[in-house]
Amino acid sequence: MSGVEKPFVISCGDPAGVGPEIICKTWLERKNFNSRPFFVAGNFADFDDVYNIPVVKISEPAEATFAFDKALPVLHIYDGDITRLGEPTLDGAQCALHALEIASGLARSGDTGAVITAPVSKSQLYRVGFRYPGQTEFVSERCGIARENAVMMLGGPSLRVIPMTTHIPLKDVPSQLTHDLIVARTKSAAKAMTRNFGIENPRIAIAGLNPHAGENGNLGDEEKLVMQPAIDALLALGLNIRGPLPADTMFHEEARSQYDIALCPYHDQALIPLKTLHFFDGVNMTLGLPIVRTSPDHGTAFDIAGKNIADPRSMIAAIEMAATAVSNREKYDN
Ligand SMILES: NC(=O)C1=CN([C@@H]2O[C@H](COP(=O)(O)OP(=O)(O)OC[C@H]3O[C@@H](n4cnc5c(N)ncnc54)[C@H](O)[C@@H]3O)[C@@H](O)[C@H]2O)C=CC1
Ligand SMILES: NCC(=O)COP(=O)(O)O
Repeated sequence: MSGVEKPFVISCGDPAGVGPEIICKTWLERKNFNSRPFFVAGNFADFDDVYNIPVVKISEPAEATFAFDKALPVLHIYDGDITRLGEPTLDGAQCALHALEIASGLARSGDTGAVITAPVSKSQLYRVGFRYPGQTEFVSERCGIARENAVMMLGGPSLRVIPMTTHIPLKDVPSQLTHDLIVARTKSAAKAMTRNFGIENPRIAIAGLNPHAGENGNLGDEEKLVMQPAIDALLALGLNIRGPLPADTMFHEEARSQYDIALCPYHDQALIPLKTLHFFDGVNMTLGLPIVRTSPDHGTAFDIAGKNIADPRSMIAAIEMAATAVSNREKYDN
């Protein structure tokens, strides 16, 4: 079986959240977006007779390719308690973690073409011993990539962003936004734009940290002392890069048309514009991995789980982005 034909694996995420529902809705939409075959790693009971679609138990990934047309294939990896939708439990968090572990391993071993991770609750995972800021760092480590080299990117049809620091308190951002971090994240971004999206010589924008990008050192000096020297070093390497730009004026439509990806000093600076524009079709992708890993941009949405109103478009977009990356890597990685 060639890499292009391998099914994708979706880790079930927190079973009490909307993950299983959007996976089932995505399966229903499979013909409308010409989906690659996929299967879920999770507890079969969380899918069987729950969402009104046919499901089938499989024992290995290759079976998914043939089963996919008629039913949602489920690789049963966890015997857990009965799930009550909208009521997260520690058992559900264990299931989510187990699914993430198995799904990452299957992608790493080459049994699947990509891994798509359904939403987990970080606070629930922390309660069962998860010691990573998020799935990004977990998957990276399982791939043998140091967590500092795992790069979180979120993308939608009109914007791609990278938060250069991710799940840390805001007060820690200035000290963690170092010359080396900016250079490493930007180089990863440039390489990833080509190998995942086929964009050669990508246009990169970097947001300043302070209001008005520091107003020439009057509203903060990180731009002058740290960011500009890092950008100069990147320009010397030949990267097509602009910044530090005032963050408040770089996300309107005309400004977005000037770059292929924006790097921002901290999480919300990147994710607020992305989720404002693309909450329902945004995708989270981990850059710098030997495997392709994507995820919907939204979370577990416990508040609406079980109401049959969860929107599956972000999951569909995650599968589409993974397929795009897999096919571009065939060209650019070889
Ligand atoms: N990829 C992942 O695994 C992510 C996980 N999370 C986790 O999710 C948990 C909840 O986070 P929140 O900040 O509440 O964000 P959230 O994205 O779960 O929910 C925010 C709001 O959007 C709505 N919403 C989310 N997805 C929706 C969908 N598909 N269709 C319709 N409405 C939807 C929810 O009902 C809620 O009102 C947290 O524990 C967080 O750690 C958050 C972001 C990403
Ligand atoms: N805010 C993005 C997010 O929480 C996703 O993180 P990860 O679990 O994919 O690392």
